[in-house]
Amino acid sequence: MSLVLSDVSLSRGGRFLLSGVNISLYPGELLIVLGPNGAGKSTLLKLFSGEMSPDKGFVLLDGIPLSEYDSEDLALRRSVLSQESEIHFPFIADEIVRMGRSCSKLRVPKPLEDQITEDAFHAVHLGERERFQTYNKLSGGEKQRTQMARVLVQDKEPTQRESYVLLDEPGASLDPNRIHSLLEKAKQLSKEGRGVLCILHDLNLALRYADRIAVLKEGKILADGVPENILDEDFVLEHFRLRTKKVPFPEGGHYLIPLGPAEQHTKKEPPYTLDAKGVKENVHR
Ligand SMILES: Nc1ncnc2c1ncn2[C@@H]1O[C@H](COP(=O)(O)OP(=O)(O)OP(=O)(O)O)[C@@H](O)[C@H]1O
Repeated sequence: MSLVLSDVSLSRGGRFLLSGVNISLYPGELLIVLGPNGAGKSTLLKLFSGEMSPDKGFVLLDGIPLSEYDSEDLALRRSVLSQESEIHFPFIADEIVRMGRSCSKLRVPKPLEDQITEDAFHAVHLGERERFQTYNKLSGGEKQRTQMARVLVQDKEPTQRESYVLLDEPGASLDPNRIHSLLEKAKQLSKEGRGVLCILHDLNLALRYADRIAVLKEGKILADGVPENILDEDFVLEHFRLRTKKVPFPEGGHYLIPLGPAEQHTKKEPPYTLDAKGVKENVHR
């Protein structure tokens, strides 16, 4: 049982956005996807969710191509928090959250529906004021937590088989307290048996919460495995162009203190001069 991208490639405008990607998301794990801007992380998530289809390769849910599921069945199996969450109509936050249950197979009696909605607002620490506010009048962080509540209500189906939660930068507008709270929720969802994929930029949050990380660069999977084994000073310098200092975390593992962009530090005079013909002459001989 898993959600799988098998040898997937996707191009747009003659350019590969993803190339030869093999990656699986398993029930019970929190997989954090990292990578520089434009690496292909959102594209990867859109393939996992079925919003985009690969040009080559397969996206499989329990071994069956995602394209063979109808939208209602798919809604029972995976919920998605996208990067773009602008709404062009004056819905209130409560209505946005209930949209997570618009699939007819999720219909339950009204009192239960109300309880599920209330629990979801409670889980993301939004009160009555935000719940009954026009969505577009909420702050960026409140909107993001409303979207997370929508994901939570969609995932509440008693007879559900393994389900998957796909989160694209859910902490982009959140303060430090809220982002930890959200990742604790994501971790809890995984411990309850869901496969959770979360795109982040913060390497330390990945070190703190991920069961597994995947690092994407230029449309390819660069690394896939245990965070502590992958994210060290050299890897981060080479692939994120960031200087860091590794420090042990009291509860085990390590953190990386960011020191600054690589360019500022490593841009030295080259250890050679050019002779009249443009040939390198090593100055350190
Ligand atoms: N529909 C599209 N048509 C053409 N190019 C696209 C399309 N969607 C994405 N891209 C390009 O594909 C690349 C990967 O985009 P993607 O949004 O997946 O990156 P990302 O890793 O999520 O980036 P970020 O960290 O900045 O959010 C980018 O260069 C982007 O401009």
